[in-house]
Amino acid sequence: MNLAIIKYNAGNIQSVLNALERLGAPATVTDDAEALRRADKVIFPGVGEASTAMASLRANGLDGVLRELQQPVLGICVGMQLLCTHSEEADTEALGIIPVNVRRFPAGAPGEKVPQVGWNTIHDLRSPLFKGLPEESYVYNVHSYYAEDSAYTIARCHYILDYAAAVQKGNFYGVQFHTEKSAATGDRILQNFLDL
Ligand SMILES: NC(=O)CC[C@H](N)C(=O)O
Repeated sequence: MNLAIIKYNAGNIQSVLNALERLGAPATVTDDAEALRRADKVIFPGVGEASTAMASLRANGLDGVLRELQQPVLGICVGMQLLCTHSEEADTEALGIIPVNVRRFPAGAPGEKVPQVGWNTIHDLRSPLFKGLPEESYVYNVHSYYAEDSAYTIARCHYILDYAAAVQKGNFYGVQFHTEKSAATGDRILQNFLDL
C-alpha cells in the first residue's frame, strides 16, 4: 500500500511514522501534490496551534490539494480540527471539508482542567474505524479545543461536555485523540484505517 503523511509545520509526524512502522506499514512524508494524490491513503497529523498549522498548509498550497483528495484521509488532533469549518483557536478559518465547528472547552469542575491531558474513554462508536473495539475504549488526549457533536460524529467522548471524539464525511475521517499514543487501541484504529 502506498501510504502518505502530509508534511507541513505541525508536530507528531515522527510518532505517527513510528506507529505505522509498528504495524508494518511504512509511509512517505511528503508535501508533493502529485504524491499525495497518488497515495492509496493519506494521514494528516498535527500537534500545535490551529492558525499556525493552517497558515503552513496554505503557504504550500496544501489546503487546495487536501480538499480534492478522493482516497481515505485520516486527520489526527489538529489535523482533524482543520478538516472542520472553523476553530475558535485564534479564530481560524479551517478547510471546511467537514461542516463542524471547533470550540474551546469552557471552564470545568476542579478535576477537569483545560487542556484535557491524558486517557479518556470513547463511546457511541459507529464506523469501520472502530471495528473490533469495545465501547468505552481508552484513548490518549491532549487538547483545549473540541469538535462539536453533529450528524458527522462517529464517536463521542465526555470531558466537561459531550463532544465528537471522531468525525467523518465521505472519504475524510478525523480523530481528536492521538492514535499514535493510544497503545493497542490506537494501533487498532490505525490498522482499521489502513483496511478501509
Ligand atoms: N495537542 C494539540 O496539538 C492540541 C491541539 C489544539 N491546539 C487544541 O488545543 O485543541
